[in-house]
Amino acid sequence: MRYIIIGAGAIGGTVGGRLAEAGQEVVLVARGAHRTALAEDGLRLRVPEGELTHQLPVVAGPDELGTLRADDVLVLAVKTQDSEAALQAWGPAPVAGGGTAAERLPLVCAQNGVESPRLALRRFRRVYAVCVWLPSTHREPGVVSAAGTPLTGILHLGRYPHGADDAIRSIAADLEKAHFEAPVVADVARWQYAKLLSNLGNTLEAVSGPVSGPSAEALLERVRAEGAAVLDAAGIAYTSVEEQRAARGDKVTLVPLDGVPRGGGSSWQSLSRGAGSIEADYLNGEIALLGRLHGVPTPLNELLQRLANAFAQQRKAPGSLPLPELIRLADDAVGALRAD
Ligand SMILES: NC(=O)C1=CN([C@@H]2O[C@H](COP(=O)(O)OP(=O)(O)OC[C@H]3O[C@@H](n4cnc5c(N)ncnc54)[C@H](OP(=O)(O)O)[C@@H]3O)[C@@H](O)[C@H]2O)C=CC1
Ligand SMILES: CC(C)(CO)C(=O)C(=O)O
Repeated sequence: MRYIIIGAGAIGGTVGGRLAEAGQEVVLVARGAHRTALAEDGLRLRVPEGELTHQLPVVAGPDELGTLRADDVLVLAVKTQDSEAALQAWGPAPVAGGGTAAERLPLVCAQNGVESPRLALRRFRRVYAVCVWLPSTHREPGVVSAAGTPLTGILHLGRYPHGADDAIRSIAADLEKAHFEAPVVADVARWQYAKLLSNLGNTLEAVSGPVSGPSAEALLERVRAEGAAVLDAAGIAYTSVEEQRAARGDKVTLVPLDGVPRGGGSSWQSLSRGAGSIEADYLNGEIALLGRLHGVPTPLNELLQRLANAFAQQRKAPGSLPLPELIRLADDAVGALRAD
């Protein structure tokens, strides 16, 4: 199989680099300065063993590859707000022997949130989803780091919306040879919704900095409780904290790379790169959407969604809203709801 990694950033760069290291054929899809750096100097993947450089083919889109191969696997690893454009670009690509990528190739969504596989299923026939437990970082062109050890990450994966087949079992087998644990599950959405709850803190960290200390932890707890209430009201199943802990154990422990601790999570990284957009509409915004559909108020998630979007659009520095100010805004949002 040949893996085409659409969005070779933190997740895509790590998965692509590790698969290449394990002997798989990999093509990276990237744009802008990152694409130039990958083409000129290779992918510099920093992992606990050191910096590994992978000189891999890099393209901006399907036209540069010509006809795709029947054994190609598309791995979608862009932020969710970029999924639709990527799906539009890659879906119509012709495949050897006839038909298009959307008709013939497996598309694996290696992303947070729950929206991308739904978007993909509008266009692609064979969609797979991944619950991505893989802390990684991409802050400068050409460089990606993944500080997890002894495993780089744990990737629960399955056919979307449910089930499993030989294609995903083959992909999982390749990942298992590449520093990942890759359990194939028939209910991948259950893992993704649980991860969604944990990712509700991404925006909190992005706007106010690391979630540490009792005040930040208490706020995060309230944000997640809103999320859980919404999922419960919607009748959506999600894996318990205990089940996740049992699956993950200490298998992905972060170590400082070059003596430097990891910065923040993926949304924090969007702000720190001044990307101009952030995934909040598909993390806290997913909870706001479900809350509106099922009659559950979600003032805290709405607040974080709004603040994170404003931070991204105005290119504000991550962590620059003091925590006491955020807590005041949160209390006001809840108070305004009660007064309604
Ligand atoms: N980072 C992490 O630790 C984790 C991330 N995740 C999830 O994984 C997904 C990917 O996140 P992450 O890897 O952090 O994101 P990154 O921003 O690091 O990587 C995405 C890359 O895709 C590029 N891109 C976007 N659209 C296109 C396109 N049409 N063509 C080519 N390149 C494109 C982006 O370019 P540009 O910078 O120009 O936008 C960027 O380089 C998200 O859903 C995230 O929530 C899950 C677990 C952990
Ligand atoms: C790895 C984790 C949980 C936190 O960094 C994440 O999912 C993210 O950064 O989006």
